[in-house]
Amino acid sequence: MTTSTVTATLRLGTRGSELARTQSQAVADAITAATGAPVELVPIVTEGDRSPAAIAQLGGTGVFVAAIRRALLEGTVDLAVHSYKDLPTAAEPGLTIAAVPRREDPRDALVARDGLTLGELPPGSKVGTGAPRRVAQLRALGLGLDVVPIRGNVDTRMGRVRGVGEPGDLDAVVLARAGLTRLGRLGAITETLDPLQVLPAPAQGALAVECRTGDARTRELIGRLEDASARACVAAERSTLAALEAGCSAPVAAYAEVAEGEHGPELFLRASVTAIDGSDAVRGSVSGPLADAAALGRALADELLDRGAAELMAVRS
Ligand SMILES: NCc1[nH]cc(CCC(=O)O)c1CC(=O)O
Repeated sequence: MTTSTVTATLRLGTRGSELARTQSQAVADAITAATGAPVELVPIVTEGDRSPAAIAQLGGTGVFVAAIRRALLEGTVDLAVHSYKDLPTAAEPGLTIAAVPRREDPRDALVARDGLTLGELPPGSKVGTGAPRRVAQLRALGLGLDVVPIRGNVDTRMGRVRGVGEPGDLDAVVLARAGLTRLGRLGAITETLDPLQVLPAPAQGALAVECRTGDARTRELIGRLEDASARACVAAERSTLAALEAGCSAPVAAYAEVAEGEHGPELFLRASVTAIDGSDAVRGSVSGPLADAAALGRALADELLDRGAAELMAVRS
């Protein structure tokens, strides 16, 4: 007799980084708790893990996503958990995002020396961040901060803050609060940044749980983790990004929230495009029904394009 379909173990392919393993394990535990199905983590070593040069050459997190998707399509694993903001906006043929679980706080966070907030950092302070979106928005605040490009995992980046770790060559770094939450490092945060000042990246703080489109059993098991609000918010934010024809390396921010409107729950979507040198920005917002998430994102992108977003994205630092 074959293994019963109820108890067959699901194989979850994960990268080896601490953040990837932690969020994969959390989703594995949630699936088991909700369905009784056992889930085992299968480490996938990618070119990016072997050679940091490959990441730079092949483009950011794209290498990791590609390797994990190949394992899914080849059937080596049954599901994968991605940081949603790292996924390209184009769908992957043969694969489906079967669940968007409840989202972590999507805001950015400051980890600064001596407990300082952004406004308390003196002019000339060195603030590290890799994302062009953060670089542009930090420069646009006009605080005279010296924004320094940095790479590496969460611990490496935090370690560069004076008084927090070695080499301690920076006054502060800006990271996603969600990553710090998942790693149990919330205590290091000195300020959670107000979206009025630094608007988060599209889909930041959300996870995408992916499987083969034809794998009905896995889809159904994963589907138990679905959060309709998170799905709608991410759809609105990512459709803004797609309609701006911008990638994850563009200085584009988008953040949707669900708020109680006159006729029930409504999406409130904000987005911004900021010149990388911080010299100018366009910001806007729209609201409407959750069912119109993708259309709301496109409408906001069109408005920002009318107001000069393409020209701002073309500015070089
Ligand atoms: N590309 C980096 C990345 N991708 C996902 C997270 C964690 C937060 C999240 O899930 O959005 C991070 C780290 C960061 O931005 O500080």
